[in-house]
Amino acid sequence: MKRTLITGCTILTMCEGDAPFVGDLLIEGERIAAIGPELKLEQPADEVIAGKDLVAMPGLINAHNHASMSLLRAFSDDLKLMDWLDKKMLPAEARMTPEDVYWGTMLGTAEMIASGTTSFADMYVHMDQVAQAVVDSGMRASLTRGVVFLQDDGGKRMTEALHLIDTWTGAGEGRITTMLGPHAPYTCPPQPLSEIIQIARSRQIPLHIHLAETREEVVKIRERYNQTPTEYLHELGMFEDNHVLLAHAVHLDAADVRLLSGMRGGVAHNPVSNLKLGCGIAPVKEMLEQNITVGLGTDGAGSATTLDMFAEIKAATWLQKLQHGDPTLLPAWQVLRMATIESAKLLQIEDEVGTLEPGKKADLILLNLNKPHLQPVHDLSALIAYSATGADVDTTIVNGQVLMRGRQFTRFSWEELRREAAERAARLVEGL
Ligand SMILES: N[C@@H](CCSC[C@H]1O[C@@H](n2cnc3c(=O)[nH]cnc32)[C@H](O)[C@@H]1O)C(=O)O
Ligand SMILES: [Zn+2]
Repeated sequence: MKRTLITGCTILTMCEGDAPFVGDLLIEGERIAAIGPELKLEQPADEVIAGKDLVAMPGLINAHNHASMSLLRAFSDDLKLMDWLDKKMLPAEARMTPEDVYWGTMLGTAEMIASGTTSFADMYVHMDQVAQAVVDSGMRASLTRGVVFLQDDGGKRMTEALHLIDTWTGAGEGRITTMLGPHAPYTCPPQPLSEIIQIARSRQIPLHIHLAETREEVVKIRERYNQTPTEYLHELGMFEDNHVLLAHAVHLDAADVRLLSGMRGGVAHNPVSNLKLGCGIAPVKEMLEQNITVGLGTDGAGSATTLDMFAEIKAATWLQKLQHGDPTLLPAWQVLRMATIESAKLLQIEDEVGTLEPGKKADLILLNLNKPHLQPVHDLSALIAYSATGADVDTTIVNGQVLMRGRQFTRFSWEELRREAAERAARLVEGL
């Protein structure tokens, strides 16, 4: 079993009540074996990483993504969500081959690894290729085939959704988990949606769905069912005992928030995407007051443009401070928890990752503080939340494997990936 020792780094465990301290961290195989001020090893480690100037913290967890949409980054911006989706994304996606999705996902994982994300939740199509890219990239992910019911009964999509779950759960040394993904209230009518909820319940499969992202969605669901999007899902029984990952949850009124109180799972807040699409500000303060778990995600690069979770961290805290005129809201420590252990709860991997603790899987990042914007160090959490960016990540480790070291990828050739992504992306958007 390979043993890696990181010496003399500042360790931010993100465990409740832990202050940062200078110490060593030992990885044995997939797991963190020990953390302490000065570890005494009986056998020398196979690899030693000198931790001077580095901060070890849990890898960030992106709780809502469409990684392959990285091929559509900065292709369609400054549009309303429904126009963006119907006129730009869906036509481009209709051209995507399975191989395009593989390379798009690889591009997304490369960006995530380079900006300190170690796990992500993804909803997309051609999921065999997404899963293969996750295996190849070395990341951890919770995958779901997005199921929409457009002019058909969605049967083929459901078959693919269940195929993903049956084929890939536990693959990649256990790095892959799966969910069922009815896409959104406005793309899933009551009959098939309640069937999906039943399947999820009887097979104990978690659900991943977009909820109340835009005002237009609220109007649409009101016209169709005379309900809010949250009421619509609630009445179909989605929150009775399924674990549910809700993406966005922007347009929730006080009654909607109360309906979600006590739910299993929680909300992936995507503030950068919501800001950029002018969707609104999710009621994060209110959801937290109702003890709803709130994690952070980016959404796809097709809308958010960036998968850098450090941008989400800033946007999440700034928005709540602004919305309520209260700078004490979502302090640095709390928003860093949202990007790590709270997101882990949404992916149901909180027992394995999300904090640095002996026995947990070694999913961690090393931030380089030897930079003007990261000196001096007073409050480390505040420094990271308010000044660090993804480019400050020096090293990314997932499941004990080093995926990036000194900002160099270890698992794939960036030149090849860049070439594939550029050629495929150009073909997808031609004439659109
Ligand atoms: N379009 C697929 C099924 C859905 S997969 C996930 C879908 O979510 C879409 N998507 C990405 N970001 C968002 C968002 O912010 N809101 C709603 N949908 C989104 C994305 O374009 C993709 O089509 C099919 O025909 O089978
Ligand atoms: Zn989305």
